[in-house]
Amino acid sequence: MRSRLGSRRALFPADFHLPARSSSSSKPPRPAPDSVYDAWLKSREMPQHKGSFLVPGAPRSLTLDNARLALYISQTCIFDLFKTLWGLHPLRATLMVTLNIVRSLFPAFRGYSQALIIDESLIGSGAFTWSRLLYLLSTEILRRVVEGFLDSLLSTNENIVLGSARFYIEYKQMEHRVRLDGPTLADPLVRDLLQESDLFARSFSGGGFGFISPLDFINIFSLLVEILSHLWLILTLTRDASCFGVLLFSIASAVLPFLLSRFAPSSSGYDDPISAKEARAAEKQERMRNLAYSDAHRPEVSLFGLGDWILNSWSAARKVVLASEQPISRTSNVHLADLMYALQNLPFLLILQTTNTTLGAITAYRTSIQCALFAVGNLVSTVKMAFQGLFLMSAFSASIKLKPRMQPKHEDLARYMSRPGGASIDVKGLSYTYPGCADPALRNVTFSLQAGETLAIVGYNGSGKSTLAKMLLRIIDFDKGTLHINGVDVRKYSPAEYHRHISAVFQGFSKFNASIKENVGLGNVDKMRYKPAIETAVHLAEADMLVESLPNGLKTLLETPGFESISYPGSMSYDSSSASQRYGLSGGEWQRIALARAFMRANEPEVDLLVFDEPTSSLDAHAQNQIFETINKISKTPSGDRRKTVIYITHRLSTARRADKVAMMDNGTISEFGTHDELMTKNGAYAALYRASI
Ligand SMILES: Nc1ncnc2c1ncn2[C@@H]1O[C@H](COP(=O)(O)OP(=O)(O)OP(=O)(O)O)[C@@H](O)[C@H]1O
Repeated sequence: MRSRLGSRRALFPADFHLPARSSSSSKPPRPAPDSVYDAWLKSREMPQHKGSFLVPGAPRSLTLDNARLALYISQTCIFDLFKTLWGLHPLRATLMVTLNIVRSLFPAFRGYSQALIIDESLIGSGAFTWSRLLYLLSTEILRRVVEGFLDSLLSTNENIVLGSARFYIEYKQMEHRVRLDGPTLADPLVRDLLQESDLFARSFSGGGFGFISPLDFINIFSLLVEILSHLWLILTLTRDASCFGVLLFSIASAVLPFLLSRFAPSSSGYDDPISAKEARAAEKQERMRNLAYSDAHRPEVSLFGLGDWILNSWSAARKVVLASEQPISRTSNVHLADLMYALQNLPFLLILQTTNTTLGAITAYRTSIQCALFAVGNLVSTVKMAFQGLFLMSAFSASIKLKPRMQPKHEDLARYMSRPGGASIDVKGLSYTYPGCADPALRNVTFSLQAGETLAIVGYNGSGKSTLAKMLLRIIDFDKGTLHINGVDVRKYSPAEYHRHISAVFQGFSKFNASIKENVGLGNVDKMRYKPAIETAVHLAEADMLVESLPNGLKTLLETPGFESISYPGSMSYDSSSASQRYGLSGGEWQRIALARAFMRANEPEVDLLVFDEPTSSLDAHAQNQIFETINKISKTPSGDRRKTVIYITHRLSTARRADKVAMMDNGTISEFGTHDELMTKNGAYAALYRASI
């Protein structure tokens, strides 16, 4: 328990404190949180079941404890977030808030001005004429046209501000996600935190999840202003008009425009079909999101440093999608309901000729009562959503402070210095247990490799070969022991920098839902658009014939199992074209593509270590030999000097004897280590396995 808390603590900056969880059941009120993360975690605790947590996204109950946490969260992160979002469009944001508040005064002002016009100009003055009535109605309609125009301007401005806020939040979310490493993401609490943070980011898309964004907090203030202004108006009117029947009649008459407005056709532009460009952008955006969030792709995203490429591609596509989602602004905000609202005054005038109640009072009551009730309803639901939204906001604020677990502290950071001949490796007593497993996958692994040497790792299934490879590649961390690369503790290297000096093929390599060109080019993003580099890599992987046989050559789109493409309206016509038809590959063909991806980078001078986890398991004997020749060629200079260290895992022991050293793994540890001849002379497990395989 202690070490687990300790490791979680390492994820957060120094000002973060993880809560000490006690098993005591007779604990008085929860202590105040000491960080946003702490507040988020406490809000998820189930009071009746100590040690149990709400599922991500579950609403928090409205308790005093949670209210305190919500207050703490609003004090701690709302201001910072508002400041940042404000900074994106300071003038537009100021305009948005100011005009929102001014707009909230409109309804009350409208009612009051109507009352004045009707009372003083028509009744009070005693100078009723039809021409004057028409004049006032025209003025009223004109005022509404102007108001509608202003509304339309406001909504355009609001769309720009909210669009930028959305983009910023989603970008931040993606930016942190692509930089997190496997060990950090393996923590269940981190997973929950990220899930709630995702919900927060998505709440900016304008609904669907039922939570609100922080900018909607402006609504609360606006609604309060609106309610207060209506109350003021009703109180003012009640002083003179004491007839309760008029009040009731006002309420009843207010229902008509409300019903009309409910049944008015929607004027949003969201239903419009989107262009092929937008459909492509929408698909690309999801593809990039999938890459950023997918655990399956994490090792290669991390190893090949794809974070920036993903972010840039996603940004470009997201901007196109956001632009296409802007609702078409209404040319006029005058609805049938609005006109009816104005014309309803006619029957009222007739009624008033037989009573002593003023039409102004009736109209104003009707407007204010309806609006005030509506605003109160809105306020209650907005506050409820804001309460939940606050906890999601805390998840977002805490998640963007997460530190990748394998990133060394700034003061411990060491620069990777290449050595002639390749990387030297010194491993002592490495042990590792996968999270949630009882038995270690690696135990007390020890060996060393000189720069430029070749090592074949062999052994039974499940003996820990791939785990050791991932550890050498810094995809996972070890629990015990030491690993020195070029004489430096590997934990002192920034993983991103270390990965620039490595190329690899994983046993479960990624099959990207993209063209062959992209699938190969991702091995070296800088040269992705450089066709000769892609062609060379394809050639080294013996995949030329394969590419030539496909209809669109390097541009052929590959079909990958397991990728869930999200369909968009309008994307059907785009997908049905022959250029976007996808082709499946066989296991061996995919393996060649993965090898080509590794070769894209393997040839670069700064790459010192090549790791291949069963690189030829699906290839025929001829191709297998060719690939090993290629690996051998890449690892040496043209004059035959060693320049890269090579490690490969293989079940084909005929290939193991090519290596300088062989490591035989058994039950998570290296049981035999030496040259092929030495191990054959030893006549142990390796010799037995070798004899069995030929
Ligand atoms: N992600 C994981 N979570 C939990 N346990 C795992 C995980 N990956 C591997 N293991 C376990 O760790 C042990 C070593 O697995 P590893 O994949 O390293 O074996 P291997 O020698 O590469 O096997 P193979 O020859 O079948 O590829 C196995 O017992 C396996 O079940």
